[in-house]
Amino acid sequence: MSKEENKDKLRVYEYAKSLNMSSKEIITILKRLNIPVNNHMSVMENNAVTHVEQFFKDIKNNAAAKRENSGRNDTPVKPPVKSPVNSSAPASAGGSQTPKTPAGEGSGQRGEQGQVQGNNNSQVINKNQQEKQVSMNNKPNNSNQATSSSGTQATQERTNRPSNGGGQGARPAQNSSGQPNRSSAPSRTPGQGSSSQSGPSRQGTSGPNRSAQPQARTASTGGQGQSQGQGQRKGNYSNNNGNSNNNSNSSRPGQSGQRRFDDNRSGGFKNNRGGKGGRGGRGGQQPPREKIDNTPKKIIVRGNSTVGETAKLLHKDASEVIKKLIALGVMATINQELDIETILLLAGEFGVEVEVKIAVEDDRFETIEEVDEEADLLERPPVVTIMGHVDHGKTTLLDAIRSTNVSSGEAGGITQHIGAYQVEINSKKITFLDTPGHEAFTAMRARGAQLTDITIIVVAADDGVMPQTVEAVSHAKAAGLPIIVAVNKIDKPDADPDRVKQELTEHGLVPEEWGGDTIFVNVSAKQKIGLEGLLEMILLVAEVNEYKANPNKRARGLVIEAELDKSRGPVARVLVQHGTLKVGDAFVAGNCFGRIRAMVSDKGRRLKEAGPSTPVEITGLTEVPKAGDPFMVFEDERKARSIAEKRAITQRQSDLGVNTRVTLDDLFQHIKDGEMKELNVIIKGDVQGSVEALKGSLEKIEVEGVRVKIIHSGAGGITESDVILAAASNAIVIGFNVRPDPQTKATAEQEKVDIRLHRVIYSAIEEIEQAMKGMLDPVFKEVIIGHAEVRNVFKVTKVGAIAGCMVTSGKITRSAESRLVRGGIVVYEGKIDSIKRFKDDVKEVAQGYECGITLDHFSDLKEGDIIEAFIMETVEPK
Ligand SMILES: Nc1nc2c(ncn2[C@@H]2O[C@H](COP(=O)(O)OP(=O)(O)OP(=O)(O)O)[C@@H](O)[C@H]2O)c(=O)[nH]1
Repeated sequence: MSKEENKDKLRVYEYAKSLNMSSKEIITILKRLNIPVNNHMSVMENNAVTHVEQFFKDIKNNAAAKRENSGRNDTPVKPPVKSPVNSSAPASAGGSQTPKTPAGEGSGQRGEQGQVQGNNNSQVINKNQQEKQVSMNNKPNNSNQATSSSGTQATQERTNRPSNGGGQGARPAQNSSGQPNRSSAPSRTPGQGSSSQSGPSRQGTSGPNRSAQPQARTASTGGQGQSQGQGQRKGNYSNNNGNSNNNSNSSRPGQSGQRRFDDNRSGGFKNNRGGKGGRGGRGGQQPPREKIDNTPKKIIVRGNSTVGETAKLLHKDASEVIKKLIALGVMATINQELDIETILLLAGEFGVEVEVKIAVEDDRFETIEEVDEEADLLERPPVVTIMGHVDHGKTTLLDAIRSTNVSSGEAGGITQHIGAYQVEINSKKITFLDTPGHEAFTAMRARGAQLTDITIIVVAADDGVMPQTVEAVSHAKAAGLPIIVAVNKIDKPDADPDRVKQELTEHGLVPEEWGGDTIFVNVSAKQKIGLEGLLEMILLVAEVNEYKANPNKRARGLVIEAELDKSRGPVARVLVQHGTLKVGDAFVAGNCFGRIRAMVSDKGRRLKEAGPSTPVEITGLTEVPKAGDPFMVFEDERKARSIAEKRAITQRQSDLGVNTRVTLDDLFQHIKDGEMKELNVIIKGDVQGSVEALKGSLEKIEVEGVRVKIIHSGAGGITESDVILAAASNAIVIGFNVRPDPQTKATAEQEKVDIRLHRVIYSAIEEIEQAMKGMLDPVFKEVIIGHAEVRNVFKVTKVGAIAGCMVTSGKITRSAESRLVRGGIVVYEGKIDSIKRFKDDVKEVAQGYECGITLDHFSDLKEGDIIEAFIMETVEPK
């Protein structure tokens, strides 16, 4: 036994459960007995069980002694019954018991050894049996005990009862007396006689449920329930009371009396009861025992749940549920998870109706793909973002469209800035996002927020394609969105729309009239020329792409922007993408939750509901979400709150977690895992020529079916926009003779974007190739130790140029490598020749100090240049 037990590692909670007691009670007892115990998961060593059983036994003995004094002795009667009962029962533990009193034991936990004490009866019994019994009994008893366990009194009472049970109705009183009630009740029940059995037991069941029942049985058996409770735990009890036990129990073969209590009761019950019918008297008491059947009519199931949780839902005791499960052919422990199907079956057994509400992956609701029936999908307005080079007229165009195309019904409203607005043309709506610019657009995309359906690239006809125009095109393409080019400022005398077309052709946007598929529209935002044509083209693209959504479901969408309003609290401007958002809806936005208190449209009108593609400003949030956060409506605020909390935790964890973006260091792993089909790369170089050369070479690389895809390239320093695009497109950035500025560098670090800087085309190509082959084994990593700004340049014959510098960050050391950066471009890389403070050569100069620096064989220094000092550190291979 003990061995087995050890194997099983009987835990406190299991042991407690076997006794129908709480872990806390067992822990309290263990502590009282000075047996070390930590918590409910602590292992119950054999000797601990023995001690606990002894503890019960002592209590019982005391009670018995008292009883004896009082002269009662019902027990005797039962004896016969008991032993039999017990023995059998136990043995079977699970199985056997069932037969007897279903209620019982069920689960028979691990037996305790305790039994030993079981003594009297026990002896007869086999240890094993005992053990089992114990468990079984225990449960039953436990209930009683449980209550009592803690309190001696209680115990006593019970004890009494049992005895009473044996014969006297008097006991009832006792029952009433205490918590024990429940348990007591049961016991009595038993008492009442076999006849009653069924009745009682049930009651028992219902109430404290199982526990009750078990006891009941015991009681019956034993006659004196009380003891049993504990009895089981160890025969001790039983024994003590033993008497009784024996009696009743005896009936049950197996039970050897020890558990008398149990035995008695239970055994008695079932078996004997008949005999004891007399006790029926007690029956009178039954009423109290009868537990109110609080089985719910219906429960809501939101997914798999453990036996314990399901029992709670059903207002049943876990053992009762376990027993039902066994009957259904499912062997489960209290912590075992049940799938919905099993829960349905189980609930059916209890006559409980189940409503299954499948929990969306609640806390990651933005990943849920809802598939709507084609018939439920209705056309929705397209959502448009305007991008383009600075000063090409994005804002003017947005304003012009907004002021001229307000639907008649809405005219007159007070225009609100809510991050987006809708216009109507030909009875169709178009939603424009109010924040122009590809940085904002891609920043949202980097966060997984895809708000836009169509992009409009604005190009000033007098200025032509500029760097940010190219960026905008790359960003739109990277997002896979249709592009319409608005050639703006055509009112200007030097406007040259054809030049714009020509230049964009070089970037893959070929006008329809030239055989391509890009729509170009000439407009003048200022003069409001061509706006209608532009809107019609948007509708045309929308028609082709058939943007649809199901308005008849709960709303979900994205936060466009949010802020804390002094008078209204957190305010969020959201774009409803699916379903219909209604006032009063409980929702989660990012890690925040709330209930829609009020909704206002872009025309300043209060809305009661907002359908797909509608931008609205909402109040009723508890906190301020972030732009790009997803939002979704949930059935109630409680649920919304718990999801928001879960999301906050998940986010904290992922913030601490590992980089999910691709880097050259883990590229091979991604490729090996089959996660990548192409490696997105952004190339920035000092001159267009080298960018093109690098681009051409990289595009030729193909390793194991994975190719390099250049999603953006250009001449100039690495900008934040490049990093954001890389983050949104899971790309790496290659800088050829260029450097990121500090802000860009910080963003790259934050976004975990891998930037690789090279001065030789060949090394850039080789690095990518090696990384794709998994052969990249960087031995050194560059660590920048400081920056110094050149404030003056002194030319000294024979020495060359001395840069009068201010160390602006970190430190500059003479042993460090250096590079000279001018306007984001690296113009020199090499050794530092000397560092002087006043006239003295020094080894290093720290931030905030001035110094004179000469670079090894380089004297083309200019004011404003930045000297970057770095060292090469060995890198642990990943
Ligand atoms: N002549 C003429 N001027 C225009 C037109 N559209 C815009 N402008 C002018 O161009 C300048 C820049 O316009 P904005 O709308 O601010 O340009 P933007 O692209 O939003 O600029 P940023 O917000 O700085 O990126 C303003 O002075 C406008 O009045 C146009 O169609 N014709």
